[in-house]
Amino acid sequence: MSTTNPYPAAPLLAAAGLTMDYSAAPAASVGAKAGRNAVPVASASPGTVGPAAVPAGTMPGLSGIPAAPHTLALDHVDFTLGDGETVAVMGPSGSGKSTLLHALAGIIRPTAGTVAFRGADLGAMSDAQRTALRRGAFGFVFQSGQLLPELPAVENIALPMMLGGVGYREATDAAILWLERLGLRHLAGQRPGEMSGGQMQRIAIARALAVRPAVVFADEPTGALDQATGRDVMAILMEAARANGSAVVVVTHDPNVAAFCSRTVMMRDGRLDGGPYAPTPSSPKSPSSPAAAADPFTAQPADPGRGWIGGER
Ligand SMILES: Nc1ncnc2c1ncn2[C@@H]1O[C@H](COP(=O)(O)OP(=O)(O)OP(=O)(O)O)[C@@H](O)[C@H]1O
Repeated sequence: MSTTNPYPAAPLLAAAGLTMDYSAAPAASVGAKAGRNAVPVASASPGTVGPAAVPAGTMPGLSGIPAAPHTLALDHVDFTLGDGETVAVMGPSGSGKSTLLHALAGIIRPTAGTVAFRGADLGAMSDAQRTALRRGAFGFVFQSGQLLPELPAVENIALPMMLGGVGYREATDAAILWLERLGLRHLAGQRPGEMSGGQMQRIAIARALAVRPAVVFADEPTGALDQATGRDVMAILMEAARANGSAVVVVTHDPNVAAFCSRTVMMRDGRLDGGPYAPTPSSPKSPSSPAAAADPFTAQPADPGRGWIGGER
């Protein structure tokens, strides 16, 4: 899908009054939550009105039995993301971080409020349009589990390109290039079950970035890794995103991960405390990578065999 901006004045991504009340949401809007690690290839149906929408505090036909707690995961959240901007979303467990990420990415449909990508309202899009947007303009990195176990790394990376209409040969050639850029060529034929957690996350990053998305959504991308591996994986993610010109939204509990981003917002009880919108594109902090200013795709690596940010450790 073309990501040319039809509204040059519009921010890359803008959410207004985002509200997610799980107790009132149609089932189709909620299903994706399972999905901290899910690959979002299917979409919630826009326009679906929940036939079973139950007002909080009631349970039809079962008087005396207490209803489920009112779960207002997002409470009128406003959020704006500029081109190439990198933002960390932090906050206590259950504060709504993943829900925010899923709503911004069009994985779930909020119960109120809007999300617009380059000025185009996700809520007004058809299922097919939202799916195309997620495949072409968005990339996803989760904590784990997003790679298909039966496919070797090269085909895992190629798959989103193929879903976007690229032929097998072209997609796998591009995937090999990504593996080389990331110093992971030797993993091309490995299946996820034969890789370490850090290797899998590097492949997941290549997979997310290979479609050259406008936004990369990452939910606890280092949550299953030790600190040193997590730092390396974050450096790869941010460098590759910067080289692509992709913006990044990363949900994390780890201040070391947030330090890679140019801005941090805090979620608390479904509310966002992010301060005023202050885009600082192309200026990601990258503590473990002082050479962030060099273009890794054109710069000659010191050791060509090790790839552009030092290869795998
Ligand atoms: N599908 C769902 N159905 C009902 N409630 C949900 C669903 N998904 C999330 N919630 C609730 O919404 C609130 C916010 O959840 P969310 O996963 O967004 O928080 P979080 O900040 O990402 O938490 P954590 O850091 O623990 O992953 C929680 O109270 C959670 O129980």
